Amino acid sequence: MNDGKVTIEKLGKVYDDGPEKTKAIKDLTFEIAGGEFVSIVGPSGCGKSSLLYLLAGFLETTSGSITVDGNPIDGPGTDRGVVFQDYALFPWRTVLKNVTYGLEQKGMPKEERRSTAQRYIDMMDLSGFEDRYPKELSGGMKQRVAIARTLAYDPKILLMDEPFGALDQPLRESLQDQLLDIWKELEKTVVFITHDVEEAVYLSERVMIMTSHPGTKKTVVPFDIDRSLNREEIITTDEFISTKNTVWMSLREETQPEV
Ligand SMILES: Nc1ncnc2c1ncn2[C@@H]1O[C@H](COP(=O)(O)OP(=O)(O)OP(=O)(O)O)[C@@H](O)[C@H]1O
Repeated sequence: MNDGKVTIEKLGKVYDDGPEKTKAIKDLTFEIAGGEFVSIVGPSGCGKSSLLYLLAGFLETTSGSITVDGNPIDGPGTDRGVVFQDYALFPWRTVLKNVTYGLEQKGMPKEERRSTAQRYIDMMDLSGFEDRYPKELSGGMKQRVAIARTLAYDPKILLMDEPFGALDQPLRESLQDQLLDIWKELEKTVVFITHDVEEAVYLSERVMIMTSHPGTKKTVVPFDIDRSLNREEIITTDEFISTKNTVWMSLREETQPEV
C-alpha cells in the first residue's frame, strides 16, 4: 500500500564539500507512519534541515537509507512536497501561476490545472488573490500560497522546515490551525521542523528530539491530544502541559553547556 510511510535506517550525513568534513547526522533510525504528523526539534546545528533535505532528495545520504513506502529515495519527487520558511515563491508568477507550477511540470492539461489550483487556493483562503504577485502579499499570505502550491501536486508527504518561523504569533496560530485542518482532510504524512516546543506539541502526534551536533534521535515523545477540542481547551489540558514540559526538559539537556 502506498501511504507515505517513511523509514529511516542508520542514517548518516557527512558534508565534505568544504575545507573540512562536517558530520551532520549520525546513526539515525526512525519510522514515520503514513498519515502521521511528526515534529522534529533539536538544538541549532543538530542537523534538522539536513534531515529534511535528505528526505526531500535534495541531498544524498552518506550512509544508511531512507525509503518511502519501501522505495529508496532517489532525488526529489512529486510524492514529497517541501515548504520552506522563506516561502520560495516565483516572484514573476502570479498566485495562480505559482500554484499551477508543479502541475505544469506534471504535464496536466490547462483546464484541469486551473481547477486543481483553484481548489487549493480556496482551501488556503486565497480566493480573490489569484492575479496578485508575491510582492503584493503579506508574509502569511505568501506562506499560504507556498502551501497551496505544494498541496496542488498532491504529494503523500509534506516536509516543512520552520514554515511559520518568520510570522508573528497570531498569524502563526492561524496557519497552524489551517495546517491541522488540511492534515485532517487530506491525510498526508507531515514532517515538521520547528524551534518552538509549543508549536511542535500543538500540531503533532509525536515529537522527535535530536541530540546536539552531530544529530541523532535522542528520544521520541508520543502523546494523544483530543483534536475535537479548540486551541484554548487543548493548551490547558494536563496532557498538553506535561508533554510540553517533557519535550522542553529533553531539549534543554541538549542545549545547556556541560558543567
Ligand atoms: N552545505 C553544507 N556544507 C557543510 N556543512 C553544512 C552544510 N549544511 C549544513 N552544514 C553543517 O551541518 C550541521 C547541521 O546543519 P543543519 O542546518 O542541518 O542544522 P539545523 O539543526 O537545521 O540548524 P538550525 O536549527 O540552526 O537551522 C551544521 O554543523 C552545519 O554547519
